[in-house]
Amino acid sequence: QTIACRWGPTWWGPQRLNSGGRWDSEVMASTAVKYLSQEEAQAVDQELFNEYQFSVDQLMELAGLSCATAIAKAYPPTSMSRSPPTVLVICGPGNNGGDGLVCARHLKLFGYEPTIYYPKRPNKPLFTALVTQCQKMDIPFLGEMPSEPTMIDELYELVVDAIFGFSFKGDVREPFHSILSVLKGLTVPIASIDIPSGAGTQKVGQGWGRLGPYPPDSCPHQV
Ligand SMILES: NC(=O)C1=CN([C@@H]2O[C@H](COP(=O)(O)OP(=O)(O)OC[C@H]3O[C@@H](n4cnc5c(N)ncnc54)[C@H](O)[C@@H]3O)[C@@H](O)[C@H]2O)[C@H](O)CC1
Repeated sequence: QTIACRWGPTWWGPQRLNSGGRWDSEVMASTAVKYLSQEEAQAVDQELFNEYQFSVDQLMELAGLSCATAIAKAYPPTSMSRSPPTVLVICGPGNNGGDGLVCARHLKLFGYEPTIYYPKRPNKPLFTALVTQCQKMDIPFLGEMPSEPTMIDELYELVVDAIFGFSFKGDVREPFHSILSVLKGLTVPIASIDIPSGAGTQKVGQGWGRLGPYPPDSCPHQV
């Protein structure tokens, strides 16, 4: 993903196999993480599009798959109380929301039961195709946001925040202001794609978790 990237020995570089012949996750987990500012993330984005000729579809698929993989590592289905574990994926109006749709599709393949809330859908082929793919996988879309945090806490074990990424700016406008107000009251964990939505992207790496509308401890995993 663009905001959180690995520094030093990377996942793609030489890795050690442990005695069981498996990748040593402790080695991978101990590598330092560097957070990018909004400008840095957008510059990487432009370089990938312009110089390396990646398409947005390619990058979005990788982003969504990476997020689902990170969630499966942090919250393995076997560690959750429901089987399959229920996950609410809330998608925003831009590409961060697209990452969320891809993530939901892969979460379903990984054994979770995702439900999507996608209130503002861009009328573009990429996004309508992603919605179709989720529908074909029998992933339900909610017609409205549960109005109380307790309703979400009772129905879902995890929430994926795919509302805003690095293009968020200014004060949060509706309907997302009300959505974020509900998320503030959750007790179930929230996994945010790129950054906790509503957090000032300029301040990533300088205590971003304290800037957003969430209490600092409620967003333990930035994926
Ligand atoms: N190269 C990569 O690493 C890739 C990153 N991807 C993901 O794309 C987002 C950035 O996408 P973008 O469409 O530029 O922006 P956002 O999703 O953050 O949101 C834009 C969207 O939000 C609206 N908006 C902005 N501010 C507000 C506000 N204050 N209130 C309400 N609405 C607001 C705006 O109007 C737009 O509609 C990046 O973070 C990654 O998650 C891609 O997958 C491609 C590869």
